[in-house]
Amino acid sequence: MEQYIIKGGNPLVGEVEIGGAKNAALAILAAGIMTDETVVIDNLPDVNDINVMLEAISGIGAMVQRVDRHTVRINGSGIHDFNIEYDYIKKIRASYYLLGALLGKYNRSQVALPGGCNIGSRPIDQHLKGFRALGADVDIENGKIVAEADKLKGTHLYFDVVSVGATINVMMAATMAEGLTIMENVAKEPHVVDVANFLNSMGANIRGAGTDVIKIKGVRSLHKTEYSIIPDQIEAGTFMFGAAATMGDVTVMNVIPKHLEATIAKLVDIGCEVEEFDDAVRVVAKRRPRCTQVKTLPYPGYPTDMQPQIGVTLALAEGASTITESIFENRFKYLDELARMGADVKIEGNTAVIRGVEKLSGARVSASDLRAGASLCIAGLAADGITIVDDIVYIQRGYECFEEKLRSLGGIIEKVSSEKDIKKFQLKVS
Ligand SMILES: CC(=O)N[C@H]1[C@@H](OP(=O)(O)OP(=O)(O)OC[C@H]2O[C@@H](n3ccc(=O)[nH]c3=O)[C@H](O)[C@@H]2O)O[C@H](CO)[C@@H](O)[C@@H]1O
Ligand SMILES: C=C(OP(=O)(O)O)C(=O)O
Repeated sequence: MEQYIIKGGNPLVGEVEIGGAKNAALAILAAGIMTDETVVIDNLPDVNDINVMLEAISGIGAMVQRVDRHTVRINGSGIHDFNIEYDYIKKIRASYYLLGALLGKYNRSQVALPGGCNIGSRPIDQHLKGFRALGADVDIENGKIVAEADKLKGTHLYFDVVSVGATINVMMAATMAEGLTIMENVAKEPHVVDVANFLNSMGANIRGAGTDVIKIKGVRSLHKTEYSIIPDQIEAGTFMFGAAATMGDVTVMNVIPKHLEATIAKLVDIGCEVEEFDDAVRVVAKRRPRCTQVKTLPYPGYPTDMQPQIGVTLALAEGASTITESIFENRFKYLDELARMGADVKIEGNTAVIRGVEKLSGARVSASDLRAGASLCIAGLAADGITIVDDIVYIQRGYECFEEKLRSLGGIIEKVSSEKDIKKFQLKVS
């Protein structure tokens, strides 16, 4: 089992390249099998979730060819199996996108109920409601979702909750349904727009992605395309809060500043100086952060995937902050770990009250999920002394070269896999 070991105290300073968005890429890879022609997808992040998705689609017969570390060629003409097995699926949440993609293309799919980060109960009723509205029979059988239709037909659908996954999944299935589908109360996240743009580049007819209503005119078939995935706003935001928590000066490169507006607004709120360029954002933190109030909301609100990053920063702020988590009920687990580092936190229902302390102190902590893990590393970099972060497999799901990027900014962090490595690091930095 690998861990990160960190010696805190150095401000993060410098420029860091941001990779492609994991959560857009996962859906786009699934959508890529919806044509029998070859699609080329670029700016893929080289992270575990993406590799699992690629294995899953090659496991059902798609040709998957790595062109280079961030580019893949996919051809879905050889798909012979509509059944995605549990082994792949339990590892990643986004496996559910294969339901919509296979159902859209072949009118049938079977996918084991999905895994992903344990951040809440994560129902998928809205996905199934959408497939049913398109005319599919959907059942849960032996831990699998089985969806089948003679023919998918356009529909008018109102989602009961705003769901990124359901919006993308039903959009994919509706792309090849007969007639017009109107989906209301949809998610507006940049990755929803990116998937719609990808499908349109394959010949789909999707309008309105990025607004509350998406209209899809079904097409008979999709064709080849070459497509580059948008930058990962969550990876970018993680480094931006890295600057805030360590009182550093970090420029995130290759980003779309518009996608970072909610994050930037909060950084300004807590006293950082933020400079926006065409495709970069610089965050300078000259002083201890100020306290603030945060509520996570669907885009364009403050993202739940950025909640732990601001949480660890506010643990060091002047005054008392509150964070209300309104998307996932189980996303405060990192606060127990942060308390082990000296943070003053109290959780009341879906609100955390964080009274800032002047210093955190290094401790052994455990990543409970992807963003929690990355944020505990940021806390370790800001803390006095040595922090060990266990269970970094979660972080590897979604951050490419995380420790290398932090080291390039002056952070002292290493990946270790034994007590001997830990002792060696301790000797080196003492
Ligand atoms: C792989 C991926 O892209 N994961 C992201 C995706 O997850 P995911 O797609 O699972 O998240 P959703 O947007 O679907 O969930 C939003 C809310 O809707 C609820 N809900 C969702 C679907 C459903 O059928 N019924 C239902 O009640 C969920 O419990 C949650 O409270 O969006 C989340 C919200 O931005 C992010 O935190 C995740 O990183
Ligand atoms: C929660 C996340 O991923 P997933 O939905 O795949 O668990 C995330 O990307 O922060």
